[in-house]
Amino acid sequence: MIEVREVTKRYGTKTAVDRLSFVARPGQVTGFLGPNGAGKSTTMRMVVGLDRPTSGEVLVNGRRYAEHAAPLREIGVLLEAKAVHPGRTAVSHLLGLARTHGIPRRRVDEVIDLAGLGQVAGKRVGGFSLGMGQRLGIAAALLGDPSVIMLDEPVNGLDPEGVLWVRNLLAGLAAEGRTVMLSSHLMSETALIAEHLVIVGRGRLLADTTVADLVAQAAGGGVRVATSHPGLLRDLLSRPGVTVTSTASEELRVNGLTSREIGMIAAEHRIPLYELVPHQVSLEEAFMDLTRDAVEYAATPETTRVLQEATR
Ligand SMILES: Nc1ncnc2c1ncn2[C@@H]1O[C@H](COP(=O)(O)OP(=O)(O)OP(=O)(O)O)[C@@H](O)[C@H]1O
Repeated sequence: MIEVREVTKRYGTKTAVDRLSFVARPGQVTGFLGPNGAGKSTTMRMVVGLDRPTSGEVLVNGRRYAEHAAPLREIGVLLEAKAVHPGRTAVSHLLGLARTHGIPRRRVDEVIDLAGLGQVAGKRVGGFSLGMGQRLGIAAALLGDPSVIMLDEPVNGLDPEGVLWVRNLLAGLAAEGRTVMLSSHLMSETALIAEHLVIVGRGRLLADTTVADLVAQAAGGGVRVATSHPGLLRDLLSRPGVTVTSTASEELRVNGLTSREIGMIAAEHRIPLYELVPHQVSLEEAFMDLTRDAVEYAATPETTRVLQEATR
């Protein structure tokens, strides 16, 4: 379990993390999401003691990282692309790590298998693709057979097959009862992997939710109805808790009723409908809505226009 309790981190006058609290629990995959500069890497560094909170505390399995006798057995991490000597082979890199942490050779073979690196274990890391490099980083994170796994942007730059591989691996680790947390700035990719979502912007917690809840919320965008009798239908649908707005001459947007309910009312009064479409907001849009005010370097409408002109 990872517990972040009222954590603030300041660098001079810059507040990178601002009274942030959340818990990543065992048995599930937590997606730690936010736009660039939201404070994700800073938070993850504090989890493993690479940075100290200005205030608040971060606990791994109930203790601060430094208080664990064998931290590698508690938490395995993949932080930004680690410097691995390009001349070393994957197996020699992992053996080196294992040796310095008293981990047996047998475990190196196991993680090579787990990470699907069998074919390239004897190859030099310098020639690895991005995906292979990520697999090696994940293999290293798993070496100590930790109960908590924390990965910074593990799917960054991976192809769909690579994303699927990470997803299956992490789902399997969570199913074994481990705590799994990964960071990303991409909602759609994260929604495929994580069930619990912690969304941050400018160092602050914006949402602590689940993919299922966010999807339900995103689907609550009303129903678009096209009919020959918009005025009549509008009167029939109007009631407390329901809003009906006219969006075009024969079109209404209805909030507070399902497509089924609208269809039944229209049928009872023999009103023809041409369209009856639940308005879906994509997860990506829901994420953008949440984080809109928290994006550090958001393009202004003017810069967007200039960029569009330039790429035309
Ligand atoms: N050592 C540091 N000194 C000063 N400012 C820092 C330092 N580390 C991070 N910051 C600032 O803190 C904020 C949060 O940065 P952080 O790297 O944690 O964000 P992030 O969510 O991981 O972003 P990204 O997705 O771009 O990696 C940023 O504004 C960053 O510039």
